[in-house]
Amino acid sequence: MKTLNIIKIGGNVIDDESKLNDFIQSLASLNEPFILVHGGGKLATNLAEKLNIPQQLIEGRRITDAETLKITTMVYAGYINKNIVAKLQKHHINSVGLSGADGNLIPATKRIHQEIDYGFVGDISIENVNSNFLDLLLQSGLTPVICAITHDKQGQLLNTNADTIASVLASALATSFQVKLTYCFEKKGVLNNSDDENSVIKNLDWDTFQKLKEEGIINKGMVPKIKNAFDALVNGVEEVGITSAENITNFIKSNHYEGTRIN
Ligand SMILES: Nc1ncnc2c1ncn2[C@@H]1O[C@H](COP(=O)(O)OP(=O)(O)O)[C@@H](O)[C@H]1O
Ligand SMILES: CC(=O)N[C@@H](CCC(=O)OP(=O)(O)O)C(=O)O
Repeated sequence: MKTLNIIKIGGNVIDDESKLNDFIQSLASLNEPFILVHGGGKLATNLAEKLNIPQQLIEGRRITDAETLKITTMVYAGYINKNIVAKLQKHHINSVGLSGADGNLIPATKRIHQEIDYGFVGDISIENVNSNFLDLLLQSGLTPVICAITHDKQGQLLNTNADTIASVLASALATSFQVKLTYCFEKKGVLNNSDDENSVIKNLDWDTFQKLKEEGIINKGMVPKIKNAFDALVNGVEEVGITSAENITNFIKSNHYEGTRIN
């Protein structure tokens, strides 16, 4: 089976023009096929707050009312997606920007929760991903760039956590590729001590994750990110890791990596 990288880039890096440029340049030097999934939560929050639309996130998941859905769609499927595609084109990577509605790539169902009304948030499943469409794009030499917007096939757009999209796409493609899933963000990896940038945990297993979560050492958006990472591993993804955007090439290509491998 051929190797395929699924790479996720988070909102804190996307929001930093110089870090984003460096990251895209690293992808260009990878010389391996990849799919890029991106977030952009930070920019969406900043814009919504400028427009006096207060934002609420519960365990890294945004409560998405109708106004917030408009903003997240404009920010993720519009500005960020097209900006990333343009930057990749600069480096001769012929990429195509997609939401989950395009090509019916990621059908979703609106989240129903007993206590919390998440609004227009979509839950997704491995079986519903249109992996044939992704396969077709990859075979044509195109690099898919996928944002965090999905749809319910009834005309309704939905907002879905980008870490979950990366995990579910990686799992859906694991039957036809040897998939390597890498989450990139602004820190060097999962840290054992939030004050020490160099306290990166090299290998993280499920029991250690539970312990560090209970101790509060792993918190906020890192909790759903790691859960998504373990889900991918259980669903047949070959390698799953979390590293800094700066270090992506080294993490994918070398055994002397800096970052966290999930195992
Ligand atoms: N133990 C930890 N190690 C590293 N980051 C952590 C840890 N616990 C919590 N975090 C937080 O998790 C954040 C990453 O999650 P999130 O904001 O959802 O990332 P992204 O938007 O890049 O997907 C980091 O910015 C950091 O503040
Ligand atoms: C439902 C939900 O939480 N959607 C996320 C999608 C964007 C995202 O995941 O962005 P980062 O990767 O930058 O955090 C949100 O709106 O924040």
